[in-house]
Amino acid sequence: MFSQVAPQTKVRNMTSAAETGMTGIIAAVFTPLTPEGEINLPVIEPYIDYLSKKQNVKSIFVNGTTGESMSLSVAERKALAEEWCLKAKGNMDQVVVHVGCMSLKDSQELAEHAAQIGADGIAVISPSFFKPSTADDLKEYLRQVAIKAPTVPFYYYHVPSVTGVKVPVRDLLHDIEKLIPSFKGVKFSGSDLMDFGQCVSHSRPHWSLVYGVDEQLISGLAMGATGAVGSTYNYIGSYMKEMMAAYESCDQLQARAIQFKLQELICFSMKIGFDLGVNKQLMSDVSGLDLGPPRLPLTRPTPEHAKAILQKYLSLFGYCPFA
Ligand SMILES: CC(=O)N[C@@H]([C@@H](O)[C@H](O)[C@H](O)CO)[C@@H](O)CC(=O)C(=O)O
Repeated sequence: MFSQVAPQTKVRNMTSAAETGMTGIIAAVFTPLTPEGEINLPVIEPYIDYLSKKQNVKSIFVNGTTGESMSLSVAERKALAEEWCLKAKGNMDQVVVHVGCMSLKDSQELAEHAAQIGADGIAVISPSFFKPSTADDLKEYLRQVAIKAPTVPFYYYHVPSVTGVKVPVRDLLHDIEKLIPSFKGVKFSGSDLMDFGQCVSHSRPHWSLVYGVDEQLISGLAMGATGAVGSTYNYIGSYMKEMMAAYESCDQLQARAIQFKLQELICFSMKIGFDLGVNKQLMSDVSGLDLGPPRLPLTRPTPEHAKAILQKYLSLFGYCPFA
């Protein structure tokens, strides 16, 4: 079935695979909002400064799930993408802009716009109100978005827990470069490690296969991830960089120790309630940046709830100058 795509025989190396693509630790950034719920562009410059200087994170994924893209208008997404790209210049290695929408037309408009503003890549999620039922339908949708930005590296963004789209990603990869010449990989935010492994196994050396379930990144690395994109790298990016370095140097014990700490934070948070509002508040509390509330229908956690999670974070990851 995959006659044109030779399975990878060599172990993929996180630092050399797809050198100009998505590698290493990439923060899926939150969207700063004012207390009134409007996008808050002036926070973006200090946000980039924080990621780069305090978290040692040099790549960002903009307007994704963490960035509340589906709750934003096309005009807001354009303004945000522009500001992130502008302020990241010289400070970040890669800015990948998510342009997926429920409507093909909106996705195309955002893809065109991302190309105009110099994004390093675009990613597209599957529409999820009306869902594609076959890999071919999804591929055709992706193709029609990608052709609007033909020179920009294109990534499929798989997040089945949110979209409910269960098309195996491996099926999507078959002959994909014939349809989408700009195709450069997958942002895989699912927990089906067999599907992820099969994507890696049938990928090309110049593709990026980034894993997006932060609490089990180590398993994604074992399958051959070239990097990781996630929300928690906003506030534990430097630790997860250490984790990846430990993994690369075959120090499994150290890599696992760091992974387990993140699992503990997520487990604790899930028990008392963990959603985008809680996650965003934790980032505000850890970084000292005022990211504001999430957009309705999501809401802020209560102060007690936020404090309990911050305290758990501090007990696991230590000193935080703003707590
Ligand atoms: C479903 C979801 O939001 N997954 C997050 C994870 O980073 C997730 O927040 C983390 O693993 C904690 O569960 C990312 O994969 C999403 C992401 O990269 C994005 O914001 O686009």
